[in-house]
Amino acid sequence: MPIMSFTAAAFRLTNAQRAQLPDELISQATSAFSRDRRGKLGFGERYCFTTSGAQRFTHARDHWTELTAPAVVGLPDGLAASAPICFAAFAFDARSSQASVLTVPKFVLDVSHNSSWLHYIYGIDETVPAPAELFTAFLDEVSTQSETPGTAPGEVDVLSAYMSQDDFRQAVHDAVDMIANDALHKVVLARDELVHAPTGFHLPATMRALASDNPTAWTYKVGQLLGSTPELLIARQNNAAKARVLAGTVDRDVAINDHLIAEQLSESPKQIFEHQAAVDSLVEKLAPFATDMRVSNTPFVLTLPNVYHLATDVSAELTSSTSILDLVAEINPTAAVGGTPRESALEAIWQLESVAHGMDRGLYAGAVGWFDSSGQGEFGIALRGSVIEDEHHVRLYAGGGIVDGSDAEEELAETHAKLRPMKKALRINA
Ligand SMILES: C=C(O[C@@H]1C=C(C(=O)O)C=C[C@H]1O)C(=O)O
Repeated sequence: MPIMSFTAAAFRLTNAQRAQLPDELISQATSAFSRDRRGKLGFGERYCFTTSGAQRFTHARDHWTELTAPAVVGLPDGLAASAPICFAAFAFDARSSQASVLTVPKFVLDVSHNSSWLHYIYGIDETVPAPAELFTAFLDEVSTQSETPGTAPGEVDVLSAYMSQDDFRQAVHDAVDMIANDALHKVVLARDELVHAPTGFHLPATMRALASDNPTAWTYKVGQLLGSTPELLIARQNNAAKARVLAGTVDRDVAINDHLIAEQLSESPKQIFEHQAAVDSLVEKLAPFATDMRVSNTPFVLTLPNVYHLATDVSAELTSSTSILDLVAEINPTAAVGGTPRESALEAIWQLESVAHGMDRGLYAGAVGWFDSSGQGEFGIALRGSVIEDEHHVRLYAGGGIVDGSDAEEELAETHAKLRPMKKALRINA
């Protein structure tokens, strides 16, 4: 695609326009980052680019700066200049052979609790239509994405994995040995499953199910990556930053009463250690950008449909010059998905998953979300998700934190529990 410059304009939808929107619009969105029906949905694609390597965040930021132009004056009545928006999914590891994906939609529907704004992203040479015409063009764009009738996948086979369940058990043993030898304190190991549906998967229905089954999570779609993550890596709105750190997990099928939840999660020294490592890793990286930071003293228990997690919400006031991409570049990956010390954990993950079994995490456990040209944005950790490899093949990923004394069988069971929401949304009986 030729390099072009974008800008954006937006208007607030009237109640009559809102009433014309199809239900469950997320199923037709090209890109999404949304929770409980609020958030951003992108439609169509104005531009896309990829980047990779250790400089992937700075490359993205610099290219985005080249692409975006100052707002145009003299817009038609009813339109306000706005900041162009880009959806992005960044690879977990700088060494990944899989590219980070950035996509600029034509339209972004921004839904908050009391209003919906439609942003139109356009080339600076283009003449911008009036709001009513833009709304019609938007409905056309939505209908071109409209659902093709699809069937439930019916029989689905788990075909293969780079990292089999036995490989995962072995990797956990190896990691526990490394921890016992003091090479590191915590490392998060993951595995994959490639699932195959002979009749194909129904992606609009999958997005719809992800969003409605997981209202406390952020449902995301960028390129071929989709899922519903309960973990907010970092969000920036004006000068305020927010994050939700999760680490420490029990399966709801196992912890069936308050006593078991306390014993196996909120009062378990192992889970608390694992959780604290993740919180500390965020706080340490965020501190240089923050003038004020608030971290709750004790973690709370977050209840999801499949698991309970230990959770800590963090908020901070930021120095004004820090863009969301600068924050993501520093913070990703936290010890919730990497480990401590960070570099030793990343090396262990690379050796135990990628070198030993060819499982490059790619976008899994990386940062997924959106940012705009004013440095605002929201990024989740790409968990509880999958990558569409083609119409018939989807690869799912899940992992868990390994610390001193972790048990391979329990860790494997945890990955099964974490895979459940994505499998349910894909209508896989597992
Ligand atoms: C690694 C995953 O989840 C992460 C690991 C957790 C844990 O080890 O307890 C909990 C939440 C996430 O931070 C995953 O879902 O794949």
